[in-house]
Amino acid sequence: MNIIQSNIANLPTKYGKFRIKAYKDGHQEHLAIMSQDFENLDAPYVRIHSECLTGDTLGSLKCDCQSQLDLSLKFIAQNGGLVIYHRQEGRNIGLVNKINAYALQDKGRNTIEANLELGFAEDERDYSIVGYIFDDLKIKKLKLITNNPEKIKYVESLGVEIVERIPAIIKANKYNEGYLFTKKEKMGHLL
Ligand SMILES: Nc1nc2c(ncn2[C@@H]2O[C@H](COP(=O)(O)OP(=O)(O)OP(=O)(O)O)[C@@H](O)[C@H]2O)c(=O)[nH]1
Ligand SMILES: [Zn+2]
Repeated sequence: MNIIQSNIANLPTKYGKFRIKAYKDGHQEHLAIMSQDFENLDAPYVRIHSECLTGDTLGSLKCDCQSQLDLSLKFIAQNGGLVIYHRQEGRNIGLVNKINAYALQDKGRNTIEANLELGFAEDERDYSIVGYIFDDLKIKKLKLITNNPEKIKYVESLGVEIVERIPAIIKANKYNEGYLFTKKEKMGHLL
């Protein structure tokens, strides 16, 4: 992997003070957002957050992403740890394809059906940059904030110990009910 790394800089936010580092992996640029005490933690809380511009930035109600990001940043500012902002928009199909998937969902397809109809797998994410960041930040043990069994499997495959799993469950609304139902029933998410 040919990864370009930034230096570490301070990032004061409305949640608290973090330090931030960027990693460039081909055309994707990812972030590691660390609490102040990160280096002293034996098993930091870690959230691997998958980019969702429509949710994270625009406040879309079609998914639970913005609420999960908000919860994670708040929690990690208080309890210590790391948020990896994993820039693989739309489960790594990119924005144009994700919006096309939304257009198909407007016609009644679920999240998986829409991806398949566009010629993609249900989930195209590749987590190898996460392993690279864990190595770089010397993470051997962690407490993982997720409901996604694929993220758990990936972290375990690295030989990194998951001391605890913390659910990131957000109350459903009328726009994301179907999305959450598909995650639970068809993708095995721990919801
Ligand atoms: N292709 C596609 N991607 C979507 C859609 N809705 C949200 N996403 C993307 O899904 C990703 C979030 O993944 P999820 O499967 O919701 O949840 P997760 O982050 O893997 O799991 P948790 O760690 O439990 O939050 C983000 O990259 C979103 O951009 C959709 O309808 N189609
Ligand atoms: Zn989202």
